[in-house]
Amino acid sequence: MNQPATVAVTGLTVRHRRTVALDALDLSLSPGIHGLLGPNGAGKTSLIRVLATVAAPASGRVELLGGDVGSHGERTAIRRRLGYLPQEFGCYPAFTVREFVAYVAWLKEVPADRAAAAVERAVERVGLADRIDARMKTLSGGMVRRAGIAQAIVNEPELLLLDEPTAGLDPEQRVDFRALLRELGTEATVVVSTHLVEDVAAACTDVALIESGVLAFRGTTAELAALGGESGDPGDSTTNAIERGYTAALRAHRDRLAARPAGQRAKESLR
Ligand SMILES: Nc1ncnc2c1ncn2[C@@H]1O[C@H](COP(=O)(O)OP(=O)(O)OP(=O)(O)O)[C@@H](O)[C@H]1O
Repeated sequence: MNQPATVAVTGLTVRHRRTVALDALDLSLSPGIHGLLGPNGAGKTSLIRVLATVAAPASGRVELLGGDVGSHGERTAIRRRLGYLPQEFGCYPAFTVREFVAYVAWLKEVPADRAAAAVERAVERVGLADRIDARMKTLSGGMVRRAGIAQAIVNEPELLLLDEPTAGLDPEQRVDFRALLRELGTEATVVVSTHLVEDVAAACTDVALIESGVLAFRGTTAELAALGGESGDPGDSTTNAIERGYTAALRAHRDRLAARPAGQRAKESLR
């Protein structure tokens, strides 16, 4: 608490042609693990892509690690200090895992004398050490995802952005990955977009819930769970409680929108 914000987003609007993916979003994050939740099409990937500096916003200000993403020089310096796992990523299929992760280490300007050890450590942390010299094209989908996580952490980023990191992982790998997340989140600011409430329950310190490009809820996982009320079942799990809270927060947000004057809604639909 009271740590300086490593992500400060104000009035962030992102458009894809006529679709408003993010609508004047304000969000501030400090070190810890932040779960980004929301229904399909809510704007999670659009937000992560702007934070990763791969997409430019239509308007708004984005400050990351104390630098302004709108400034070319600061953006280059910020990129060395962030890690990003996109929802889908391309790689040379003939590269080995080692070569793929080393290539990203080079892009991130990890010093040459430290790069080889950094690659081995990142690959080991995602449980792929025994496949480090296997070609990417021979890996299963879950293993490719883990190689993707390895490339995202190879430079020991201060800001780590993970878009659906657990998609395609088997249950054992998800458990291991959440333990890795908790470890990474002790020092870095980690943003995890996920559909799995179990990921949030097991690893996240707080939650940002996005719906139709605006923030519907922001708070701790316990605060989100409390919105769902008691189930009356003594064996109720934290995951169930958070799922109920998620649903309650979305409904409350939609009710608030519906209660606004018709004129205001009409103006917003034209934006
Ligand atoms: N390249 C694009 N062209 C047109 N519209 C897009 C594009 N990318 C996203 N959108 C639209 O922008 C909105 C936000 O999409 P985004 O991918 O950010 O949502 P999301 O929360 O990540 O969804 P999901 O959970 O399904 O991955 C949606 O209405 C989507 O249809």
